[in-house]
Amino acid sequence: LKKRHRFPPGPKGLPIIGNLLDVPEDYHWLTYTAWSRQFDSDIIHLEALGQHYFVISSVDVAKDIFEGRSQLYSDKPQTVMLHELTGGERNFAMMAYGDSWRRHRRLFHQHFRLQNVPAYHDQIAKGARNLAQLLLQSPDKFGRHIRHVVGAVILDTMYGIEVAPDDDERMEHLERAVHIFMELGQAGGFLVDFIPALKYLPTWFPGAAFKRQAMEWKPQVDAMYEISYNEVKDSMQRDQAKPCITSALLTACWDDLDQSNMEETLIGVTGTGYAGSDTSVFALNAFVLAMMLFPDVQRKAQEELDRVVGRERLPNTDDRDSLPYISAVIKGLLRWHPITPTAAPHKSIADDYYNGYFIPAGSIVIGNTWAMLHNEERYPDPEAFKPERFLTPEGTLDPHVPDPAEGFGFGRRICPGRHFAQASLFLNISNVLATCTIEKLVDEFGNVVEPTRECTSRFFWALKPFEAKITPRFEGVENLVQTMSTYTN
Ligand code: HEM
Repeated sequence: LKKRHRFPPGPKGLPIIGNLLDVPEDYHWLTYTAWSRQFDSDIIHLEALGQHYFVISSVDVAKDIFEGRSQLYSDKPQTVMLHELTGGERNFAMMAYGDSWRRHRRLFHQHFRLQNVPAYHDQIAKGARNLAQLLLQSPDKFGRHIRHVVGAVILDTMYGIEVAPDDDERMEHLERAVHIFMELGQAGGFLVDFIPALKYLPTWFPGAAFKRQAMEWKPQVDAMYEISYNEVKDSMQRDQAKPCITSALLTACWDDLDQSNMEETLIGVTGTGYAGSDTSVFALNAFVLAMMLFPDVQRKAQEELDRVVGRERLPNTDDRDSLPYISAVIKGLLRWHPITPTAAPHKSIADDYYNGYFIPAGSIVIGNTWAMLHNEERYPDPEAFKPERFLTPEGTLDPHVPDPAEGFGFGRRICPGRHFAQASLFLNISNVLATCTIEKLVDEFGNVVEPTRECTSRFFWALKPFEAKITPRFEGVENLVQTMSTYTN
C-alpha cells in the first residue's frame, strides 16, 4: 500500500493548501526547473487543495508520458470560469479528451497539415510584405503592425475576409478574446474554479464578482467565434463566399449542420484557429527583441539574404531551403524564448505508475518546455541566442541537433497549427530582415534604451510593450517593397 502512494519528489507543502503558495505568479517555469534540479528528478510532484500536479522537465520523460501513454495523458483540465461561464468551451485546445475534441481536431488537421500549408503561402507572403511596408512607414508602431498583419492573414485564410488597413472591428474581437483567455489562463485566479458550487450564487451576491466578470466577457468571446463565421455562412447562402477554410468546411458539412452539434463544431474549429494564431504575434515580438539584443545574428542573417536572394526581390517560400541561417534563427528563437514555456497542461484520465511513482487519475501534468529547451546537455550555453548551434560547420542545418519541437507541446495535443506557424515565421522574419535594420533605441540624451524581456501573462511568454529603432536597410528598399507587394510569392 505504501508503494501505491509514492509520489515523485517535490517541495513539501502546508497542510490542506499544500503547495498553493509555493508556485509563483510569474515565471513559474523557472521555479519548476529549480525544483527539478534541487530534487534531482525529471518529474516532480506538487499538490494544492487536493489536486495533484506533476511537472516534467526532460524530453525523455515527456516522450514516455505524453507519447508512449497518450491514451492516458491527453485530457485537459476543465474550469468552471473558462469552460462554463465564459464560452471558452468552444476552444478545442482546452477541450476534454473525447469524441468532440477528436472531431474538432480532425477537421482542423485537414486544413493545417503539412501538405496543406502551401495553399496559404501566397496569403502569408502578402502579409509579410505588408508587415515590411508598415514597419518602414511607421516603425515605432511595430507591435501594432505585427498584430495587424498576423490577424489579417488568419482572417483571410480562415474566413476569406480582407481587413481594412486601419484596424478593423474584427481585430478588436480577436484581441479582446485573446486577452480574456490570457486572464482565464491564470490558473487559480478564480475561487469558483476551486469551489465549483459557487457558480450557483446569484449574480448580485457580494462574493459573485466572478459571475459579473464572466457576463461581461462571454459576449466578447462569442463575438470572436461567431461574427466572422456567420458572415461566411451568410455569403454562402447568397453564393458569394470567397474560397477559405470556413467555406470549405461549410461546403463539406452543409447537409449535416443541424446534426450532432456540427455547427458548433465548425464554429469551434475555425474560432480556435483564429485565436491560436495569436501566438505568432508573441513570437514575432520576441524576434524583434532578439534582433536588438544579438546584432551579430541579425548581420549574419542579412548577409545570407544578400547572398542568396539579393536586393532586387524579396524572399519567398521557395528560398527556404537555401536560407539555412534564417531557419536556424527561427529554431533559435523558439528555443531561446518559448512562447508557451509550460506548453498547456494536460490531465490524466486513469491511475498510472511511472518508474514506481503513483500518478492518480485526474492529475494535472505539465510539460516544462522551458527546462527542456534550456537544458545544458542538449543546448550548451542555453541562455545564448546562437543560431549556429543548429548548423554544421559548413553552414547547413545539423540533423543531430534536436529541433526545439517541444515549443509546440506534446503528444496527441501537439499544436496542429505548427506548420502554418513555421511558414508564417519564415516569411515574416525573412522579409523583415531583408528590408529593415532593428536596433535598440537611443533616447534624446544619447542613452541606449534597454528593452525589457518581461512577461505579461502567466501562461504565454508574451512580452510587455518595448521600444525599438527600425530603419530601412538600404536605399530604395521602400520601392522594392512597394513593387513586391503587388506580386505575391
Ligand atoms: C509560434 C507559434 C505557436 C506556438 C508556440 C504554439 C504552441 C502551442 C501549444 C504549446 C499548444 C498546446 C499543446 C499541448 O497541449 O501539449 C498549442 C495548441 C494548439 N495550437 Fe498552437 N502554437 C502556435 C501557433 C499556432 C497557430 C498559428 C495556430 C492556428 C493556425 C495554432 C492552433 C493551435 C490549436 C488549434 C491548438 C489546440 C490543439 C489541441 O488541443 O488538440 N497554433 N499550440
